[in-house]
Amino acid sequence: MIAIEEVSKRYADGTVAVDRLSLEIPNHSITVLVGPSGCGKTTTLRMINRMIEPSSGTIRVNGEDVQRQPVNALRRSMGYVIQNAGLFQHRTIIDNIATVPRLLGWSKQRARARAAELMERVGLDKDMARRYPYQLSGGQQQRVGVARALAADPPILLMDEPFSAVDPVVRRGLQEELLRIQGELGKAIVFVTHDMDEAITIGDRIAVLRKGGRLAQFAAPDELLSSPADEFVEEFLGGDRGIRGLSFLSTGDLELDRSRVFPIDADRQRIAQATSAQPADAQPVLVTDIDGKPIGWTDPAAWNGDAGTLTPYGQSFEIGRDSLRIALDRAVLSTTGHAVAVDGSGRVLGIAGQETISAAIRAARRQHAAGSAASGQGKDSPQDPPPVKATR
Ligand SMILES: Nc1ncnc2c1ncn2[C@@H]1O[C@H](COP(=O)(O)OP(=O)(O)OP(=O)(O)O)[C@@H](O)[C@H]1O
Repeated sequence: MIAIEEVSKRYADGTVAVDRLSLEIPNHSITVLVGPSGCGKTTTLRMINRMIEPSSGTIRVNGEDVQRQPVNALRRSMGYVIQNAGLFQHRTIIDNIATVPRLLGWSKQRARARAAELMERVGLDKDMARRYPYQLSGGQQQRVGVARALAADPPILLMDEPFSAVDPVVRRGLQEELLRIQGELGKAIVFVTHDMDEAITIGDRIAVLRKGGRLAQFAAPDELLSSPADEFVEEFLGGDRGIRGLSFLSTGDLELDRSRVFPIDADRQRIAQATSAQPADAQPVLVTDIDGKPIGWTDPAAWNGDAGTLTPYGQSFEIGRDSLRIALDRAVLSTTGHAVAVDGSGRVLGIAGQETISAAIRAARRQHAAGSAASGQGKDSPQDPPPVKATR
C-alpha cells in the first residue's frame, strides 16, 4: 500500500501545488487521480517516486518512508509511464523495453527475452522488435511505454496521462488492454488523468482533486457517480452522471422474455398461438437462426418465414458481462424498443423492453442503497476490496 500522509508541496516561487493531501492507495488496484488542469496530479505522482520532494508530510510504501530509501532503488521498484511514451528514439523497441532489466545487470539475452515476452503481453507484434519508435503509431508507442515500465516486474506502476495523446478509439483499446494486464498482474497502479470518463472506466478508486492540490473526494466510481461529495465534484462529473452510473449495474438479474423468440424454421401456427394471448400492439417477435443466433424482428401476424422480410435487430448485449447501461442503450436504439440478450457464444437468451430494463435499474438501485446503508453510509473504507467493475 502507498500511504500519502498530510503531504504538501510548495514550489520555490510560492505556488502551493499540493496541500496537506492524505490518501491510502491499496495494492492490487488502480487508483486514479483526477481533477482540473493545475490541481497537483503530476506533482502528487512524482512525489511518490521522489522525482519531486515534498515540502512536508510523509509517503510510505508498504509502511516504509520513501525518504529513507535510496532514490535509484525506489524508482526501479516503480514503473513510470508518461504521455507520448517518452521512448529512447535511438534505441530499437526491444532495447527500449529491456532498458531497466539491463540497468539491473541482466544479460542482454535475458533482458531481450523478457522484453519479447512483454511485447506479446501488451499486444505488440513480434516483428516490431527491431523497429525504432518513429516507425510506430502513437498507440503502439504507448504500448511500448507500458511494456518498458513493466519490464522489471515492479509492484507499483505510476502512469501520468499515458493515453492522452492518442485518438479516442485507440485510447479505449489501450484502457481495455491495461485492465486486462492488471487482471493478470495485479499491480498497485496510480493513474493520472483529467478525463473523468477514463477515470471511471479504469479506476477501482478515484481521488478527485481541486485546485491547490486539495482532496475533494476519494471513492469508488459508482459511489462517486451516485453520491458526489459537493458541487465541485458534481460539476466535474458532468451532466449525465445518472446514465453513466448505469455502467456499474449488472444485467445478471434482468428478467428476459423468452416467449417471443422463435427459430426461423418454427411453425407459423406455433408462433401465432404463443403470441395470441399477448397484446398485439406491435409486440415484436425475434427470429433466430437454427443455432439460436439472432437474425431480426418480425410482426408475428405478418411473418411468412422469409428471412428477407425481417427488420435488423441492431446490436445485442451479453447477459452478465454487459451493464444495464448497454442494455438500455440497445433498447433505445432498437426499432422495436426491445434489446436482444445473448449468452457468451451469441445465442439468444431472450428479449427485454425499455420498461423491463427500467424496472431492473430501479431494483438494482434499491439493492445498492440497502447494501450501502448496511455497510455504513455508503462510504467504503480504504481497506475494502475494490468493487467488481463492469467495463462496458
Ligand atoms: N516547478 C514548478 N515551479 C512552480 N510551480 C509549478 C512547478 N511545477 C508545477 N507547478 C505548478 O503547480 C501546480 C500543480 O501542477 P501539476 O503539474 O502538478 O498539475 P496537474 O494537475 O498535473 O496539471 P495538468 O492536468 O495541467 O497536467 C500548477 O499550478 C503548476 O503551475
